Formats: sequence, structure tokens, C-alpha cells
Amino acid sequence: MANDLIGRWAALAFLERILDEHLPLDQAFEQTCRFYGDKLTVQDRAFVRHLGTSCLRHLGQLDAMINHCTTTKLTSKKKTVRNILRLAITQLLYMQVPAHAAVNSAVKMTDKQKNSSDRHAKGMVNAILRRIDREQEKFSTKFSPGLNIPKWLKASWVARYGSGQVDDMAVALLAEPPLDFSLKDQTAAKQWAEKLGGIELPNGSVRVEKAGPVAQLDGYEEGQWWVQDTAASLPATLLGAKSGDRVLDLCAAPGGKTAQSLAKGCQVTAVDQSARRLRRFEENMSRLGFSCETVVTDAATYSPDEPFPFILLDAPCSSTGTMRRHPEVSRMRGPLDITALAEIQKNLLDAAISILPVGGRLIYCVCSLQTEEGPDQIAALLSRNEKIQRVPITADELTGFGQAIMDNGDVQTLPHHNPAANIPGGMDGFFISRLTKTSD
Ligand SMILES: C[S@@+](CC[C@H](N)C(=O)[O-])C[C@H]1O[C@@H](n2cnc3c(N)ncnc32)[C@H](O)[C@@H]1O
Repeated sequence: MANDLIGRWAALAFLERILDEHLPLDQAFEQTCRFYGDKLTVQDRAFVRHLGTSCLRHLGQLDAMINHCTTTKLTSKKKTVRNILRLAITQLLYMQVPAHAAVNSAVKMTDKQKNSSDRHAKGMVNAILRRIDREQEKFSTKFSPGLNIPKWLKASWVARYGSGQVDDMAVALLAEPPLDFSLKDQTAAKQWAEKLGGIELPNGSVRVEKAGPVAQLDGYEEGQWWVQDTAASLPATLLGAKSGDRVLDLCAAPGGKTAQSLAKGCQVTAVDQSARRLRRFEENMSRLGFSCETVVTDAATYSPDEPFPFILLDAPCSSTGTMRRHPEVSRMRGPLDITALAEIQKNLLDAAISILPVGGRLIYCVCSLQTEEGPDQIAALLSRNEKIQRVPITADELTGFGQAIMDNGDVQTLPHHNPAANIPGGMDGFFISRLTKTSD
């Protein structure tokens, strides 16, 4: 890096925008880059993003290490010192940055703090980092990845998936995930895998290990593909709509699932309550050369003139299934959010059911690992509405994803599930249920 401190100051600002201002990762990164402007080179920006994201992924382990090394409370008043330590340990243990660079920069940053008691902590910062560097092997192994999952969240996962699977999930959440692409022309997966330097997945997506800036990739300008995690592509596939079918996509923006239906030749109406997100949706469709009707409204009150035999409800949720890409999610959500979101999902599900014609198909999905947002929603719906039945999803519809099919025919993908035994990289956690209406 041109200036070895500037990237680290920017990484500190990036981290604090997420942890203190509760900004989503992408927004925090954009704001940080805008603030530093030309002072950050392209390499600096990549370093800032990698450092901040790695630090967030390991946050629980990092804090356990710091607490192991000092009894000084590095809480509210000294939180910047804690953040400087978190970032420096990340560099030492998880980024192979030479010790002199990681330690000296952290000490210098501590010395520049406004508050004199923070400045006095520089001796402690130096001592902790030197110790962790000396005992790298111990510190790398003693603190388990499970520490990175907040207690309430971990307890909810253990209750549903068991501790063995949660350990696997915790490990999967540490890795920088690959990028998956859905294709406009699904028959061209082999060619696109070659062009993008990736591999074909069993569902027809292409997976690229280290893709770099997507707007610079082959096929972006021409709208030949869009970025979509392989798990996120399953709901629209399982809806089963064919060319010419009328599809209602409730909660449609930014449009990954709508694009799948349009690629099949369906006639889609896309509803979203956010005008801002629907503008982004329209930009995405325009790049892909697709067009469809869009409606800015609350899906809970939307009433179409003509019924839709296929409805997709990709409901707003906690997004705990997307933590591979968004490690900040676990720091921004709490149990009360899950309760509030479950109420919104229930209302949206009831509204979708009320406009589903007899014999129609509804896919309900959420990018969540939480029971309340997935299985509990469907169990409660089936018990309060006897006209609704589940249409179980079967293994032959989901080649390669068999382990995600639940006994009752719903689907729950998990971060450590791989699209095939020989294809690593995991996938987002998605819950999917397919339903039909048997009578009016
Ligand atoms: C999980 S995202 C949808 C992702 C999208 N289906 C895709 O594949 O790209 C949820 C969307 O629901 C929208 N939303 C939230 N509450 C809504 C409501 N009551 N009515 C309509 N849209 C809503 C949000 O604006 C957001 O765009």
C-alpha cells in the first residue's frame, strides 16, 4: 500500500460504521471510500474491504482473545482501542500481514487517539499483539469459530440443527464465499463457466472462486447473467412456471428471481413496496434486456385484476442465511427483530394466499435460518387455513441439493451445504415451501 496507515484508518472507519452506526456492509464501505476519496488506491480499497470483512467474520474469536490477554475493560469508552486491536489481530492471524506492519500501525493509531487514556493504552496494545504474534499457533486454534455467532443466535440454531451442524456452519461462515451467476441462457452454462473462469453447478448456475469487480466481467454489459447465490435461484425454479405463464413476484426487488422467470419467458408482474428498490430493479432488468409490469405497493394489500396461477413470495426477513456474504447481519439483528419480522411474514403470507386461485402455486421463501421465519410460518399457516396444502419438493427436482430437503418436503439450505460433493464454497441459507390452494 502507498501509505500503510491510511488503509488501516479507513478499515477502522469502515468497521465503526457497521458496529456503531449499524450500516449494512456495502453502504458502510461505499461511505468510507467516498470519505477517503483519492487517498485510497484500488489496492487500498480491496485491503480495507478484506480487512473489515475478515474482522467481522472473526469478531467473537477476536474478542475472546483480547479478553484472554487483558482484564482492562475495552468497552464503550475504549471501544476504538478494542477495534484497533481487533483489526491488528485479524491481520496477524487471518491475513498473514507481517507482524511489524500489523503491530506498529496499531500502536501508532492508538497513539493518535484524542483521548489521553486511550493513548496510554498503546503499551497494552503493543504487549497484546506481540504476545498473540509469539503464540500464533495457540491463538489460532484455542478459540473456536462458534464464538463468532452471538449467543442468542447460536442457541436458536443449536435448537433447530444440533451442535454438530452449527459447528460446520460456523466454519463455513469464516470463508470468503465464491460468486454464483445465473444465466439468461441456461443452456450456455458450459460456455459461461469457461469465459468467467468458473464451474458449472448442478442447477445451471456458474460458480467463480474469485470473480473481481463484476461490472468488468465478460457478459456484464451485454446482460448475459446476473449475480445470484445458487440457493437463491432455487425458489423460482421450484415455482415451476413455464413460458407464457403469468407469475406474480411479490417482494421482487432487486429482481434476481423475477429475472429467472423472465428468462423462461413468463409474463411477470413485479411488486415491491420500495420505489427506490424498484428503480434498481428496473436498472437491472434494463441491463438484462428484460421488461415486465412493476407495481410499487404494499404486497399485504395488493389485489390484482386477474388471478395469477404462480405466486412467489420472497418475504423480508432477518437474512441470517446470508451471513457468508454479510457477516454484519448477526450484529445488527436481535431476537425481537425475528418476532417482528415473523408477524410481517404472516401477514404477507395470508395476503398472498387470499389472491392465489384454486390449483395455483405459491412459493414462500426467506433467506433465513430461523425457525420462526420458516417452518413455524408454514406450520401455523397450514393449521389456520385448511384450504392450503403443501406440494412437497422432491429430490429429483433438486439434483445436488438433496441434503436440503426436509422430511415434510420443504427445503432448508445451510451455509455449509455444497452444490455437489466435489464443489466447495457453500451456499446461502434459504427456507423454501411450495403450497397450493385446494378450494375457495
Ligand atoms: C428479500 S428481498 C427480495 C429479493 C428479490 N426477490 C430478489 O430475488 O432479488 C425483500 C423485498 O421485499 C420488499 N418488501 C418488504 N416489505 C414489503 C411489503 N409489505 N410489500 C412489498 N414489498 C415489500 C423489500 O423492499 C425488498 O425489496
